[in-house]
This record gives sequence, structure tokens and C-alpha cells, in this order.
Amino acid sequence: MNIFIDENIPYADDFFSDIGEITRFAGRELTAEQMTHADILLVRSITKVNQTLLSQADKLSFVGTATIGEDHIDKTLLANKGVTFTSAPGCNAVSVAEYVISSLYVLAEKYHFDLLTKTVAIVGVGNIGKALQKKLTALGINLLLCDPVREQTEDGFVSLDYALTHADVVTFHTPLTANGDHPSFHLLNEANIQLLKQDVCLINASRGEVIDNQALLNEIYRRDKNQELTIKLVLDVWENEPNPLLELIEYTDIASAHIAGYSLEGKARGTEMLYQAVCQHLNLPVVKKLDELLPIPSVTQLTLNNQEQDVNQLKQVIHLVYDPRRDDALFRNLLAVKGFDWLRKNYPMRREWSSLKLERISNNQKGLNYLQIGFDV
Ligand SMILES: NC(=O)C1=CN([C@@H]2O[C@H](COP(=O)(O)OP(=O)(O)OC[C@H]3O[C@@H](n4cnc5c(N)ncnc54)[C@H](O)[C@@H]3O)[C@@H](O)[C@H]2O)C=CC1
Ligand SMILES: O=C(O)C(=O)[C@H](O)COP(=O)(O)O
Repeated sequence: MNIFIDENIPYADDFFSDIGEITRFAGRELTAEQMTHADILLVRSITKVNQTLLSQADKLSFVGTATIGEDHIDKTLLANKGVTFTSAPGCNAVSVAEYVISSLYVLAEKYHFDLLTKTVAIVGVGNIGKALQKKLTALGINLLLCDPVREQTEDGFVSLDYALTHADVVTFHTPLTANGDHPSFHLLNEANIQLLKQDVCLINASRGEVIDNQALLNEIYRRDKNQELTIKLVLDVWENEPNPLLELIEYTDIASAHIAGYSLEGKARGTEMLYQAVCQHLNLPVVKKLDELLPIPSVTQLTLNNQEQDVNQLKQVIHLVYDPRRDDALFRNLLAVKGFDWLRKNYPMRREWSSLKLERISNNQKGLNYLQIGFDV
């Protein structure tokens, strides 16, 4: 059994070495010739699984992607070839939600505003959007939810135009789609970008193509020229990765190399989900568990002085676990020297909030509910 596994899928040996012979590959360099030998192919988002790659893949019976996004996979092709396919829905949803909130606290500190007074619009309320909704609701932040697909059967949603017009923060979490009733390609574009409030915080941690990057840059120039307030910008994903629009970077407050979902837990959950799916595909028992593989975090426990409710304390705790300014600095300093893919391949360790156990020295009920936000309490 030949299992081809992307070199950036963590714990691959732990999970798959008992099942077959493993070949690791660089995601952008996999060839159709290599695929002649593969029974199982496990990829990440940078490998386009299409007719070109699979033209000679006669043995292939299973393709898995250790990601939430599936826009790099030709699923119709796989179905036609009778190849079983699985992705890893929700694997890094918490990681993306934590990236967004950690970034919002950076902006709040940098521009001296109170996040609790802001209205946040979540565009795309699936696994990631819901994880974000849960945390922001626990923090007491007012939300607008935009999801025309869910809106067909559920209440409580607003249109995109309403969200863009009324929200102080707009954060995108849709899949990238070009067809269907609600395509997300260039969802934010030349025609609607001017609806964004003055002073808005704009975040994209979905796929780069969900925002027309040139239209965004033009709007930044337009606001600049008219001496309007600047958009506060957090971009984790870019059109045309790994070659982002360089002019846009200087207008970002936080820029990163598509790593919002790169908590160790998030990436490793993706591997575990593929392992479980491969076991099912091959009719093998599931005997390995991620919990037994994750390392102990560098900080495991913290005692909070919880005498009074304190937003600064929350910010400190959040940024102790993960501060996106680290990734922003790496991006700005090393993109030109090392490149986008290098930044992703050499991503430093990052853990999720749940890895930190919090203790309080007082039982004051006014304290923020850290458990609801996602810490271990
Ligand atoms: N930056 C990063 O590191 C990561 C990015 N992602 C991206 O985030 C995307 C979303 O992830 P999940 O929430 O887990 O997916 P999901 O499939 O659980 O939810 C997506 C939601 O978007 C909604 N949606 C679809 N088209 C829409 C539109 N035109 N306007 C508004 N809403 C729309 C859907 O109805 C659904 O509720 C992934 O497809 C992936 O591309 C995912 C993980 C990490
Ligand atoms: O899960 C997704 O979808 C993502 O965007 C991943 O975090 C992307 O990671 P790579 O697969 O590009 O390493």
C-alpha cells in the first residue's frame, strides 16, 4: 500500500506508518508520474488534485485533504474515477477563530478602541463562523451574521450589503466558490467595497480570491486621496498565493502567510481525521489517538487575579497563548527573502487557548467567562 503524504502534514508517520509505505512530497511539486504508484494520496491546500495530476493514477483509491477548504480538489473527477474523497471539516475552525479575535485585540490596542462597543459582521457562518460567533457572543460583542445559504432555511441573517454598511468589523469565512447561487469569488469587489464604514476593520481569513485585492487597494487609495479614514486591515489570505499583491501589504495592520488555521491542534486534527477516514476506507480498526501525540504546551497553567473584570487581563492572556504580531513580523521581514511557502513550512509552534489551564484567585462572578471563550478553566 503506497501512501503519498504532503510534507507539511504533521504526525503522518505516527498515524500511517503501520498502514503502508509512506512517500512524502512537496505540495507544489507532486507529479502525475509519481501518482502512478499511489494507492492513497493525502494533500494540503496547495496541491491541485485535477485531471493533469491524476492522468496516470490508475491505482489510486483514496484522496484526502487535511484541510477544511476543498477548492483545490476536482471532486467530480474523483467521483467519476470512483476514488473515495474526504476533507477535514472543522479541523482548524478554532484556530481561525482565535486568529481573528487575537487580531481584533491587537487592533483595539493599536487604535485605542473598546471592542465591546463594536458590531462584528461574520460573512459565512459555517464551522469557523460559528466558532467565532460562540466566542464573540461569550465576550458580549454585538454580531451581524451574513450567510445567504443558511438564510434559505434559518432566521437571523442579514444581507451582505447590510453587513458592509453597518458593521465596524467585517470578517470573511466563506468557502471559495465560482458557481452556484451564492458564488464567493470576489464577494467583496469594486461594486460594494465603498459600502464599508469609515474606520472599518476588515479581515480575510478565508481564501484570497473572496476579496478582489486590486479593488481593495484601489479603495484604500481612494480613501487616502479623499483624506478619509483608512481601512484597518487584517489579511491572512491573498489572491494569487504564493505571490501576494505586494502594494497591499504596506496597508495592512496584520499580514500573514495563510496561517490562521495553523495551530498545532488544528493541523494535527486534520491528520487524525484523515487517519480515521483511511481506516474506514480500508476497513481497519482506529487505534491511534491525537491526544496521545500532542506535546505538553510550553505554558500549561496561569493564575488570574480576578478581583474585577478586566479587558486588559483578557487581552494579556489571549496574546500570551498567541499573538499574531509574531506572524505579521515574520511575514514583513521574510516574505521577500524566504518566500510565502517557506513561511508556512517553517511556521513556529502555536497552541490553541484550550491548551492553557486558568485558575482564579477569587470567585468573583463578575469575571469574564474564560471557559465559554475556549480556555481550560
Ligand atoms: N486562513 C486559513 O488558514 C483557513 C481558511 N479556511 C477557509 O475558510 C472557509 C470556511 O471554512 P468553514 O467555516 O469551516 O466552512 P463551512 O463549509 O463549515 O462554512 C462555510 C459557510 O459559508 C457559507 N457561505 C457559502 N457561500 C457564501 C456566500 N456567498 N456568502 C456568505 N456565506 C456563504 C455557507 O453557507 C457555510 O455556512 C474554508 O472553505 C476555507 O476556504 C479554512 C481553514 C483555515
Ligand atoms: O483548512 C484550510 O482550508 C486551510 O486554509 C488550511 O489551513 C490551509 O493550510 P495548507 O493546506 O495550505 O497548509
